[in-house]
Amino acid sequence: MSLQQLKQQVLEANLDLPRYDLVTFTWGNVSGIDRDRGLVVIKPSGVSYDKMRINDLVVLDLNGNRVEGDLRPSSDTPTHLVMYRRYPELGGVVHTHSTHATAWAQARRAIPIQGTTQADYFHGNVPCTRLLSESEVSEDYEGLTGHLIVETLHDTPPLTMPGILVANHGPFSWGKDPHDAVHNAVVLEEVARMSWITHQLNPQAPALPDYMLEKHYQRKHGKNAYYGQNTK
Ligand SMILES: O=C(CO)[C@@H](O)[C@@H](O)COP(=O)(O)O
Repeated sequence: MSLQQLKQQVLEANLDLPRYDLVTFTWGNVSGIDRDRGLVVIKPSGVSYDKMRINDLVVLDLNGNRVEGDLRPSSDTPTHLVMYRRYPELGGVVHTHSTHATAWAQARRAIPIQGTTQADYFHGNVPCTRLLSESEVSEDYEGLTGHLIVETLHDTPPLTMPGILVANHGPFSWGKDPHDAVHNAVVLEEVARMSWITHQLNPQAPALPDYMLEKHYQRKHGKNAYYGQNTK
């Protein structure tokens, strides 16, 4: 894929954020990576989606050096870069402040695995990070947010848990490319909303048993997956 094609993908993926009602104003960002060239394409900071054009996107190397683009990159760029450096299997990263996922993040609660909708995408509870300390925030807030995500995922393969809640901040999601990452952000918001309603109906609602989690997760993502046509 050419860099221009990746830019087009990243633009479309950013424009999908308001389309799927995941953002208010400019409160979200999508990036994508060209692994062969070692280049990341990300949205510019604070530019409204309806005015965003392909040439507004910023291209950086994995150390954050700007390679193309005149605008300042998303303020969350260092978080995206930590994710790409740590996990070679990622092709796209998304951050939003979507309402229900952010509410769980503000409650500092993992989204419990209670239904098959979540099990189709997330191999268990969607974790919530700890809160960064005052010194961490003053040192390198966005970079350390990335390390916090890595710390919280621990040894979980990221594509088996394609999203997380950053405490008191909001959700980050990822995927094999920018569109896949947005797809996972939409699902994360939806399961956050479902879990919130479930909790209203029954605060003691039980967890989905392991055999159901495995059945649903593996039939979509396992070695012998048979759901759909092998596309999301
Ligand atoms: O949380 C924040 C700002 O506090 C950001 O994630 C959000 O506003 C998006 O910022 P960018 O426009 O990507 O710089």
